[in-house]
Amino acid sequence: MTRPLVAIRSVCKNFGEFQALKSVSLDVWPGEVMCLIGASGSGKTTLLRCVNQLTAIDSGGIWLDGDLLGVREQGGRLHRLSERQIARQRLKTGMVFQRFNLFPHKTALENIVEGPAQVQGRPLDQVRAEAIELLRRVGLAAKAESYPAQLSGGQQQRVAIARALAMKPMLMLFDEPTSALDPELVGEVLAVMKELAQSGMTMMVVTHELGFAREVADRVVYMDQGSIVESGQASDVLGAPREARTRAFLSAVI
Ligand SMILES: Nc1ncnc2c1ncn2[C@@H]1O[C@H](COP(=O)(O)OP(=O)(O)OP(=O)(O)O)[C@@H](O)[C@H]1O
Repeated sequence: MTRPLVAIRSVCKNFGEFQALKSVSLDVWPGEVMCLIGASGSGKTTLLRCVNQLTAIDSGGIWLDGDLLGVREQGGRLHRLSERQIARQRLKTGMVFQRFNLFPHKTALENIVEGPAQVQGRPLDQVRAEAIELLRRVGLAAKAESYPAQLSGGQQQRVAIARALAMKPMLMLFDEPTSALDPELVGEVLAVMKELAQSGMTMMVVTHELGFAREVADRVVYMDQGSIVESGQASDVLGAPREARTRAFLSAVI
């Protein structure tokens, strides 16, 4: 039997007195596309950041591809990976943020080549060829030599997706990748994400784009106040939610 690619068990995260995650448990299966929805402040971003260890959990456990990322041991001592181990684990995930954060002084191609060449130390001619193919895949073959300032927000976000894919991650994390875009540019980014989903990539997507969730997600997870309230097929959670809190959220946003 296959095992989950990501196993999240009873994860808690506090910021001071504030409980951002309250014993969250979740499995993400290989090839699964999971959309996380919920009001602002419900903990969606924090959960993604815990999965790629930008944020350290306070208790519970997260396993990525069977490897433990962090867990509260019996005696109450938190097992932590070394910085080196964290860096190695983080290479298994690609993350795309709301803001594209491209290197402004590098071309689209150079932005994509940077990670595989500098961090992974792979041969330049090989990573350049892969980067050109990735630019083609995100519809930007003609923009290889353009600088971020010469690209629209949607194009920059597509470069950011290609840049994350260049590291050959086994899991892609998207944190509201279209929310900083002008409305007319949202569709082109969602189309790239949809193609990626159909290619079999495992994805966790924090999004307010319920149409995307309905069409692409294998599972929709609704979070509220640091907890998972409801999780299931998109048609169930979005179409016929069981929980009153989910219904209230959906009726407010649709
Ligand atoms: N570094 C931090 N320090 C203090 N509080 C934080 C920190 N990061 C997040 N929080 C708080 O934790 C709560 C959950 O934040 P989180 O960003 O995970 O929510 P979210 O569901 O992703 O919301 P949004 O849709 O607005 O991004 C929020 O109330 C936020 O203010």
